[in-house]
Amino acid sequence: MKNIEHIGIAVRDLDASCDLYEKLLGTGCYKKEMVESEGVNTAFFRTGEHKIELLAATEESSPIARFLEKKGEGIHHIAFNVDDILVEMERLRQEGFVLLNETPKRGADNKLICFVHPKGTNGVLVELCQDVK
Ligand SMILES: CC[C@@H](C(=O)O)C(=O)SCCNC(=O)CCNC(=O)[C@H](O)C(C)(C)COP(=O)(O)OP(=O)(O)OC[C@H]1O[C@@H](n2cnc3c(N)ncnc32)[C@H](O)[C@@H]1OP(=O)(O)O
Ligand SMILES: [Co+2]
Repeated sequence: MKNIEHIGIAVRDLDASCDLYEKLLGTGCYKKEMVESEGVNTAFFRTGEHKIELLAATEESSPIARFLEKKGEGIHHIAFNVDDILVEMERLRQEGFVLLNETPKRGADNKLICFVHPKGTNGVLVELCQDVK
């Protein structure tokens, strides 16, 4: 695994949180994208070499809706860049981690992604990200 790609933050109201993070970070959101497969609307900010991903649920069955219901707003996941997601997924499987998808899926901002179950990572949901070429 390489550097942190983004930190995902679960929010209830994407527009209100975009205004808030614009003021907080002193920079505007550079991209908004809906990812239907995850049931989320996202907004991205650059902070130095990293990104902040705000996530709001688009439907009740979205993982973000469930998270907001149980834990409220806050840090939802940490995403790491990887060179080869298939190699990294196999390495993690061999190490005994539980992957939440068998094959990489399409994420936001031109990435292939895979999630690692938080029960095996000290309660932190981890996302792997590979650039789509
Ligand atoms: C925009 C696309 C993409 C990108 O390109 O960046 C994204 O970031 S999408 C982000 C949203 N998608 C996902 O989160 C997909 C992966 N998540 C899941 O598969 C599920 O959310 C889950 C982690 C398996 C949990 O689902 P489920 O078991 O159905 O939910 P529960 O509410 O019952 O929770 C069980 C258990 O897990 C704890 N939990 C849930 N979410 C998190 C979390 N984000 N971080 C830490 N812990 C989490 C939850 O609290 C429950 O714990 P216990 O109550 O102790 O059992
Ligand atoms: Co993410």
